[in-house]
Amino acid sequence: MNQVDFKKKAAGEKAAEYIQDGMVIGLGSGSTMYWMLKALGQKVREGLSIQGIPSSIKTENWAREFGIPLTNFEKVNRLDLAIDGADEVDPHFNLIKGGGGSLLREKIVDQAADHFIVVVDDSKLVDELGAFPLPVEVVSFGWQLVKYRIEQLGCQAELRKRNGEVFVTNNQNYILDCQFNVIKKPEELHHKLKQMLGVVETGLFFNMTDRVIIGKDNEVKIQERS
Ligand SMILES: O=C[C@H](O)[C@H](O)[C@H](O)COP(=O)(O)O
Repeated sequence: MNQVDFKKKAAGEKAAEYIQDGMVIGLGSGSTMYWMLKALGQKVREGLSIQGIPSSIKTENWAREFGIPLTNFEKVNRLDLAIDGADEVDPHFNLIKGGGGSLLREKIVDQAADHFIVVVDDSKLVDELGAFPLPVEVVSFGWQLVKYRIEQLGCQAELRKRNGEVFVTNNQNYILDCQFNVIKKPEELHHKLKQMLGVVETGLFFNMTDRVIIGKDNEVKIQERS
C-alpha cells in the first residue's frame, strides 16, 4: 500500500467509529470510502445493527461484499449520517466532488443526512477550490451546447472519457470536467451552472459538511464546523 492509500485507510477507518447502533447511513463513493466500508463491514460482523444507502453501483457492490445491510429511499426519507470522500476541501468546508462520476447520487444521499462527514487524505485540502476540474453532470443530448455555455463562464470544459469511450454515469448522463483553476464563489457558480438547461448537477457541495476527517502521515486529524 502506498502512502496516500495508507492515509485514505486511516481516515476511512476513523469515520466508521462515528456510526452507532440503529443508524441509517449514507454510503459515499470512492477509494477512501472503500476503507470506511470495509471497517463498517467488520463492525456489522461484530454485531452492529445499521442500514446503508449506497451512492453508486460500485459502493453498493462493496457494501454487499462486506455484508453491510442496505435500504433505499422507498423505505426511509432521512438518514442519520452520511460519510463520503471528496476531491477538494476548502477551509470553509466547501467541496469539489465527482472525480469518480458519482456526484449526483452522492448529493442526493449526503443532503438527506442529519450529519455529514467527509473523509480525505491531506492532499485534498486546498485554500481555494478549482485546481481540480469541476465535474458537472449533464444530459447526453446537446452536451456540446452545454459545454459551450459553461465555457462562457471562464473555464475549459472537457467531456469525460475513460479508455477512449465516453464516460456514462450511473444515471446514464455525461460528465463535463471544467477547469476553472480558481473558484472564488462556489455557491454562485453552482447556481449559474444549475440554471443552464441540460445541467443535471454540479460537483460543488457547500453548507453540508459538519466534520472533515483527514488522513495525514502519522495521524488522523479531525476538523469540525465552527
Ligand atoms: O465521484 C466520486 C466521489 O465524489 C469521490 O468521493 C471523490 O472523487 C473522492 O474519491 P477518492 O476517495 O477515491 O479520492
